[in-house]
Amino acid sequence: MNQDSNIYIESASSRVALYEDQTLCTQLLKTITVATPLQILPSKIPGAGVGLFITKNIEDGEEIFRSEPLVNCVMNGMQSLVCDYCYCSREGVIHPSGRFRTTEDTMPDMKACGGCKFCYYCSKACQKKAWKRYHKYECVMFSEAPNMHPRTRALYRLLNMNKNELLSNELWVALNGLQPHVKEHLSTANAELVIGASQFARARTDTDLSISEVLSLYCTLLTNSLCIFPAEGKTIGTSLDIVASLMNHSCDPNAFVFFEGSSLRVRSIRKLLSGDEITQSYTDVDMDALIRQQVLKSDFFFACHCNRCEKQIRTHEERFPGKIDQLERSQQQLIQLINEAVCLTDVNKIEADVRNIATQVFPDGNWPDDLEPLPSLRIRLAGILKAQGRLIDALKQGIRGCMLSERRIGGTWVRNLFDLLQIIARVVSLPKQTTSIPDPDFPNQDQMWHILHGYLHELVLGATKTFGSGTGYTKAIKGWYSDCLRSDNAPEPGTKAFAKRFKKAQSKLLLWAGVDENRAIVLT
Ligand SMILES: C[S@@+](CC[C@H](N)C(=O)[O-])C[C@H]1O[C@@H](n2cnc3c(N)ncnc32)[C@H](O)[C@@H]1O
Repeated sequence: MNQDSNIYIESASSRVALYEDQTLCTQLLKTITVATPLQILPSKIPGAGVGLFITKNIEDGEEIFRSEPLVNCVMNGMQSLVCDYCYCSREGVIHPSGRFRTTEDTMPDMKACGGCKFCYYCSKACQKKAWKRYHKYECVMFSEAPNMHPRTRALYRLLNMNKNELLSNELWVALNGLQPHVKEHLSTANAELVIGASQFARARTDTDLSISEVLSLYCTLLTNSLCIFPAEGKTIGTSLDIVASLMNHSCDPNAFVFFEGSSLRVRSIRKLLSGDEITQSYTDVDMDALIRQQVLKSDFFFACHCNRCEKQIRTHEERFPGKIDQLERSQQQLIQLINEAVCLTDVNKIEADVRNIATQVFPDGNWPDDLEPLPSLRIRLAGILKAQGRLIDALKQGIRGCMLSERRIGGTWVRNLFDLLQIIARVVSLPKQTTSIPDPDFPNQDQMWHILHGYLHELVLGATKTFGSGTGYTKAIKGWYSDCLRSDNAPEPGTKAFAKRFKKAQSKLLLWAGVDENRAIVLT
């Protein structure tokens, strides 16, 4: 750390915890749409600072609040696909009327801003609103440096909004009350980049703020930004929402955040009691504790001591004594394989790589089927195989990945089940002679229909609970389910006759895929 860094750290360390000013907290909570009154108080998690609390009991699957974030920015590489105002996407699979898009639907036609040629809009109306709210101040700056990271663009947007008095005093004070972790950011390998980007943004926006203030704001963005993750998946941008930033992390969270267009939604994924702290997950909740801990430490500067982490790490120590460090390194290598798998098409090569990595921990080369990141890798492989038209292989990988992942709750579970169902739906519609591949262990076509109906029934319930019945994604899934039921005369989920047939069909499928019966989906 150089001398400059120390000056920035000293001037940034005078932060007053938001809960100290309850008048400001009340003002801040008025900026969101709440289903249940909330409170900003000291967190119950040791060392976590400020937290967000609920003041009434709520059920699992209820909305907690929704908000229009202070700033949203589209991901790099997606500008021409996503409207920089309403966040509709040219690649979005949901039609505005709440059904899946078909090939006949016309997609929103994104047009670039004539000035910067960097931000795109789906309509003149969106372009006008964006221009008035923020784009007229930043257009030239973006045209001169088009490859800025979205969080750096967010910094420009906020500095310009502040300079042009578009942010209320309350919001500005609250924004500056968030945890920036300046010292920690300046202790990482990125310190020079963080300082450089702040100095450059200060000069370009010609703000009155000091360099320490700009740096602190940038660090606040780095620590508090959320991914813009629509219900149907795939991150399209980055966002800063002050109230959502106050939700601390748990690896077993009680709330789930997603986006519908540009607006942020928070829903409960468990029952919450009045006085409970609302928690979200900052990492991929499906990942193993060792990986989650790495991300939390490097990006958010804390060690998680939640029950799930403590239990998983204890189990690893018992199951793989003396091998924890190697296990962590091998998990990292597997994650790299998952990230690269998008552009790899040779599935046999990927499987050989998995065996090689596995031998570092497991001499027989067999990575346990239920140990992450193998289930996640299988889900990724299933997608690649599906795209190659190898549906039966895709189904085997998809079943093993989905059924052996640990959690059956929240957005990732719903999306994984959705992807699996897309494969099952294509297998079901294969001509009979193709599906009845000469494999007596594979369920027959009628049985595949039962599985499709049963899993779709669960998907409808999961999507309704996680995303709410009003979102386009849930409506589209419900529509798919009713179309599917209409096209088949078999008994429907909810009847005893169906439950019996479904159970038998699913057992056969799991046996064929090599998945233990105790991982079967039990119909609700
Ligand atoms: C997005 S902010 C959350 C609001 C924050 N508590 C505050 O006081 O402004 C993220 C930071 O909160 C703290 N934090 C969140 N969850 C935590 C946890 N489970 N344990 C310890 N610290 C946590 C960490 O300092 C983290 O970098």
